[in-house]
Amino acid sequence: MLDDVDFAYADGDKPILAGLTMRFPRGKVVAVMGGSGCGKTTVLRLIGGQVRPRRGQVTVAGANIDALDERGLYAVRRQMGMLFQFGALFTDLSVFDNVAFPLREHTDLPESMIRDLVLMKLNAVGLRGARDLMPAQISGGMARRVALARAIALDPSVLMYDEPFAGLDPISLGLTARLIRNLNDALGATTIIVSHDVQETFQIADYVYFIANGRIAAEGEPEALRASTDPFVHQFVHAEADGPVPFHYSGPTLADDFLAGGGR
Ligand SMILES: Nc1ncnc2c1ncn2[C@@H]1O[C@H](COP(=O)(O)OP(=O)(O)OP(=O)(O)O)[C@@H](O)[C@H]1O
Repeated sequence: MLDDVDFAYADGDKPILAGLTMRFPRGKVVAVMGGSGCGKTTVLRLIGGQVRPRRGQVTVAGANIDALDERGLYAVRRQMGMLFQFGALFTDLSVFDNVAFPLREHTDLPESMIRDLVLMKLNAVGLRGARDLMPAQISGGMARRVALARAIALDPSVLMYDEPFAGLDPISLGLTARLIRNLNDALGATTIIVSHDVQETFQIADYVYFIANGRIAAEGEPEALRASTDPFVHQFVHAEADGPVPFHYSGPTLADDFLAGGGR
């Protein structure tokens, strides 16, 4: 969870996240949504301990991430499965070896057991039969599923997905969403999804946080947010081009730019 967290990338900068409090209960799928650059990925980096809060606390399974030494952080990270933006696979490794990678890296299990675990994970995403293919031989949707299998290889208790739906065709999109939900429930894990895909995310999330201007702009269960009359939530949920979040990056007015005939 995040407790009253402030964060900025550089000292002296205005915080990009300010007074953020978020809970990610066990067994739940929680979504972090908001416009481009609002700090969604940064929330994942705070939880993973890649960056540290300027103020406030980040705790994972009771451990204060900020107070951990390198070994402690390593142990907590081992409990986390992450799928980064576009979930890149190692292109020179087969599907099998991609999923085996974290097992070989983090455990001393014998190859026979690694084989069984990899095939179980690939089976869970429907790709047991694709084990010998190389990433270049599979579709984008399949690659995403392999990345999912790799993210769950170590049976993590926290699963984090950064834009898991980006760039997928509609069928792969629905399939990936359902898989994320099913894998969470099968593992009894906590899932955190960073996304701006309202339709897919709302279908599988138990709870949603909207971030804007470094703060929680709205939060709640998908149904409640869908019905919300809050202008910000309404704009986001109904994908309106303009509203409290402006379409135009702030700058000179149209009149100033075109009528005054000034320079750039
Ligand atoms: N390593 C970094 N150093 C400095 N600034 C950064 C760094 N990473 C991100 N930022 C800035 O911090 C802000 C939040 O970035 P973040 O990646 O968390 O946003 P996001 O909501 O995930 O965006 P998107 O949906 O576009 O990926 C952005 O303005 C970004 O430019």
